[in-house]
Amino acid sequence: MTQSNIELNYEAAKQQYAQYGIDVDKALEKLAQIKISMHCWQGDDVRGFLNRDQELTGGISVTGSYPGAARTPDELRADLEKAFALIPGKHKVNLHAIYADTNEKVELDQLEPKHFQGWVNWAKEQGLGLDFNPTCFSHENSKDGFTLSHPDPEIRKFWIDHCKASRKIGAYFGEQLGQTCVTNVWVPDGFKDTPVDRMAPRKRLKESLDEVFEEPLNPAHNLDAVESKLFGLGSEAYVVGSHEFYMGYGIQNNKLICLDAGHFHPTEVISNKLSSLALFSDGILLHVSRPMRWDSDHVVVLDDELIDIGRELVRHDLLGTTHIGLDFFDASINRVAAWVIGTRNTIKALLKAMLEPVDALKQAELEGDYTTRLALTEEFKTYPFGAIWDYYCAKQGVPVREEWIAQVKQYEREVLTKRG
Ligand SMILES: C[C@H](O)[C@H](O)[C@@H](O)C(=O)CO
Ligand SMILES: [Mn+2]
Repeated sequence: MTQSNIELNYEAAKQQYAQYGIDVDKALEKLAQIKISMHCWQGDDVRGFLNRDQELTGGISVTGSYPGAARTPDELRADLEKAFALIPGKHKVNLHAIYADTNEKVELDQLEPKHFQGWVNWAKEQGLGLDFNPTCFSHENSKDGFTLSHPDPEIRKFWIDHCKASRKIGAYFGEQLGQTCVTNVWVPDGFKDTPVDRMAPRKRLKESLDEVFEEPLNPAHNLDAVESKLFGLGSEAYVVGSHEFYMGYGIQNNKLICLDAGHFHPTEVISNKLSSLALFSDGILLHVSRPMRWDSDHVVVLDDELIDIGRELVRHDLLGTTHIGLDFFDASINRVAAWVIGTRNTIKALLKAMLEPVDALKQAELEGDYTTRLALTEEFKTYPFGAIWDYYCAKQGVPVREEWIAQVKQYEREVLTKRG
């Protein structure tokens, strides 16, 4: 597409949206302010750099053997840079503790900000923010499926100390980068088969979290989040940190509640939870993912649920208080492409939502004119959203439409396939 075609299409499309009072230029300005937290673990199938001999545990799984997974912090950063060059806007990177950039042999409970200095320096150079996660899996101390709710106080203490250390690392990121870091605690704890005592592990998890969060940290530097789950591989019958558990814990203790799109019953959607949660909390963390029959963590596509997540965030003005993170891992396709597809789609969903005639739709609903509500919603599905998206990409200096694929293929030939 030539620049002049992109501009001509844009101007024509803009007129159509203007008929409904939609200011497209303003929408694009707003879109450019939104940061998506791109998860580092798509780049190497959740292996990390500490304990690389450990298998992936915690009831999550990555399938596929596409060549080119990053093996070092430098390789992962190069891959992230490639992906960011193909995604409009300035964003964040979400790190897990196992991605420490250090030659030291350091245990998880002994991690310090210095072990992530390489990431901080790079994020500064690139103008990116960082988010963080303690890694409570793929470790000897989690091999029987329990961490913060473990019956053994010694093992519990190890994980409590790891989570405390993680919050300090998060606060360091926030202070160094001048952008709040969200440190998200997810633990895999649960039983494969029906437990007798559902209460005791939850009580232990609650007490452990109280210890983890004991030290107040500057909220401008670090915000804590907690992530629930319905089931995992090996925890099919019972997960200690269920949705109800963390709804209670988060609201009572002023923690962000993380909604992962793959962590609920298969027909349950997180888009329908945002308006409720927003009424009772100061903020929300999202793990945008795509469950396929289970918590399969497929790359997010522009499907109905992603569009609905965008709509809920835009319609209820939740963009200022919602932290949008991604969480998928697919090793069956080019990993850089996976980031680009999922992140571009998430931004597209937000833009699409900003270009809807929300006032007219709300008015129709208020008047009980559900015919107009449905008709207008459907007609807007074929409004020229693509022309606005193309213009946005061009304006942000990233490839328009599928032009990015050739760049990823070239990177694959020149860099990824050369990795052993
Ligand atoms: C690697 C992540 O922390 C992990 O995916 C977690 O967020 C999750 O969703 C587990 O199912
Ligand atoms: Mn998640």
